[in-house]
Amino acid sequence: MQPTTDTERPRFQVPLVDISPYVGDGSPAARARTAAAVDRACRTVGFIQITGHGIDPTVAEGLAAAIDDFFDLPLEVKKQWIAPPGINRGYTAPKSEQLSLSLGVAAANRMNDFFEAFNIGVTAADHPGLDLPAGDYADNIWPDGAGPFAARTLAWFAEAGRVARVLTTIFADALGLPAGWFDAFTDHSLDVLRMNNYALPPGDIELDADLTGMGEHTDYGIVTVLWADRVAGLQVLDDDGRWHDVLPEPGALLVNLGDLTARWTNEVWRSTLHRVKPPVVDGRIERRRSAAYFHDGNIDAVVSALPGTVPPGEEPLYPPVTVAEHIAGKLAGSRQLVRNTRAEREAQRVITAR
Ligand SMILES: O=C(O)CCC(=O)C(=O)O
Ligand SMILES: [Fe+2]
Repeated sequence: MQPTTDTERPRFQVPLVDISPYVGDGSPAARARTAAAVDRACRTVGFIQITGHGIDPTVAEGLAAAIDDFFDLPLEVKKQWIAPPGINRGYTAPKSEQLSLSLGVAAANRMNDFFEAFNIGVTAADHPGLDLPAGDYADNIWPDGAGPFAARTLAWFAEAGRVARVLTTIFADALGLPAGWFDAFTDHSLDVLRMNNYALPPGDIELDADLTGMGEHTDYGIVTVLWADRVAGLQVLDDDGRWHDVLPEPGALLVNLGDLTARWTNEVWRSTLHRVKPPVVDGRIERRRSAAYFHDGNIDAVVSALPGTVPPGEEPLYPPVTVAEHIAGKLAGSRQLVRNTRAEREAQRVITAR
């Protein structure tokens, strides 16, 4: 048999799925079509582009303006909003994190990632009736008090969170689970919005260096809703170990599954490896912005393989894990540069792709 050449391979594509039947009151047939399309995408690519999400374009424009206003500030000013170690909030300066350490593999170029970021999240005060750990559900850090940055990012946070919940409603149908199955795992979900800015001034670039905007990783939680500029950089790994550029269609949001969903489905659905490698043209990096809404589940939820996902006679690929343990190991890796030793399966995929 002849080896397959690149031209014979089906082109790598992130499927486009219209989720409007679940955002509005779609017919059972329309919902079933959406659920089937989501199931196909989750089994094969682990990334989806969604349309029909119902987010008003002005909310996305507000998010983009907030990102621009904040990251335009001088580095020394932004640094005052760095959170204490272990608190997943506030500012991250360029070259202070390594995402590949979240799955236990040091960056191939031995350099930290050059993205800068700002995180906000669900706080303990959002759930006054529950005694949630103050460190995980930490207060937000607002650079301008209750000013436009807070208003705009919180508006996006609410909408992205709504979309994440629509997605878990679809997931329950697509996986043949009872309606509302995810609710018990997500009613005080540990959600974080991470706004990323990829921009190094020309003087800061070593042209021949192997520059990494954000190292290869899988996302940690249930599902991520990603707003991104239509600028190259985001790359997704396929089954043959090749990286593919992914740009969202105009108006579409990217969605990708995290590790907890891969664990629940015993990898029937994928938590796909991705990274950000912006092209360097004439010594310049084209600026790229993104905002990832991580829907990570209740801190005290226990995640183990769903019935029917483990073939008879086989063991589940992963032991049960609490959201707390899983997320703590990942964040210690990426943010505190402590290699995560509990992600062997993911680490192996990274090493194979190198
Ligand atoms: O910038 C991007 O498009 C991806 C960001 C990402 O993967 C993340 O924040 O986990
Ligand atoms: Fe990611």
